[in-house]
Amino acid sequence: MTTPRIAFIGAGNMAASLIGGLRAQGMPAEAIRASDRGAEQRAKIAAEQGIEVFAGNAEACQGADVIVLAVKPQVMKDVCLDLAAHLQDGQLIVSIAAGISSASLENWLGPRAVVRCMPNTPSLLRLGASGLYANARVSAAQRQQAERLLGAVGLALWLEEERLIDAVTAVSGSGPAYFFLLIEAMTASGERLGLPRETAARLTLQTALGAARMALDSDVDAAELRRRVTSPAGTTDAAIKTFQAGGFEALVEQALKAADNRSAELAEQLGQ
Ligand SMILES: NC(=O)C1=CN([C@@H]2O[C@H](COP(=O)(O)OP(=O)(O)OC[C@H]3O[C@@H](n4cnc5c(N)ncnc54)[C@H](O)[C@@H]3O)[C@@H](O)[C@H]2O)C=CC1
Ligand SMILES: O=C(O)[C@@H]1CCC=N1
Repeated sequence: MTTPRIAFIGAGNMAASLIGGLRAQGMPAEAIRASDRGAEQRAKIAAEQGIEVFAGNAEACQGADVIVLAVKPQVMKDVCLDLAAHLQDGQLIVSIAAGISSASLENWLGPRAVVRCMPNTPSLLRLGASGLYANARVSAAQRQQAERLLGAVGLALWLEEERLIDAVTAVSGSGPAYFFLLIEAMTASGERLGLPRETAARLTLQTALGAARMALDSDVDAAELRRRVTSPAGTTDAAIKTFQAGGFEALVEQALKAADNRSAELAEQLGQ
């Protein structure tokens, strides 16, 4: 596959992690451009990544094969309406914005090949998890380009239906925050049980890392791994029974439903 030329519109956190991932995979700096309206952000990304960075979005897009829309959802409409007249035939639009449908993007940009993605912040460490949806105008080669882009920062999985982007947002887009909440709560409880805060925090974090690694590498599922930690009438059993008496699973389901609903609601509001 020849190296596609990629332009990032908005050079914030998510764009920086994607660019870092591509560069680490050996994509030459000359193949990547970016634009940002903030002078400080432009200087930062140019210094960190060695790429050319523009103040004008249209300028960055000239001659690009792939245009990654990486601005906040609230400014997406204006950015697209300004960009529409400057796009060239055959350019692939990749949007990483939460809650902006491919139909809205096509309303603002005209009929286009659009890949909509939902990445997450561990992409910064190349441990991201993304769901991708391609509209009917996207070619097989363009699918590969989008997969390479998101695959450079972690796991990238295709979805057959765009509505499932809301579910991906609920599971992995917002997901890091759920694990951080558990880490916060376990650390605070450990401290209340008498551990020094630093000790409670380090034990919690290493346990989270070890559990994720075990679940990833194991040939049995998480439920079986949990059973193997849980001795009959032992300490884990006491804790798990307490979680379940408090409705833990039902609460997780409610929380993910709330995120899924909110994602659909935002798409409704921001897509006008
Ligand atoms: N942070 C997260 O957990 C996730 C974020 N996303 C999506 O990624 C996108 C970017 O998010 P972040 O990188 O976290 O935001 P960010 O605020 O770090 O980056 C956005 C950048 O866009 C620039 N910008 C604003 N208006 C502009 C304009 N008119 N033209 C050019 N540049 C402009 C800003 O100066 C900023 O540097 C959002 O749409 C968000 O929904 C997706 C998944 C997860
Ligand atoms: O909280 C949000 O709306 C965004 C989408 C996924 C992660 N952050």
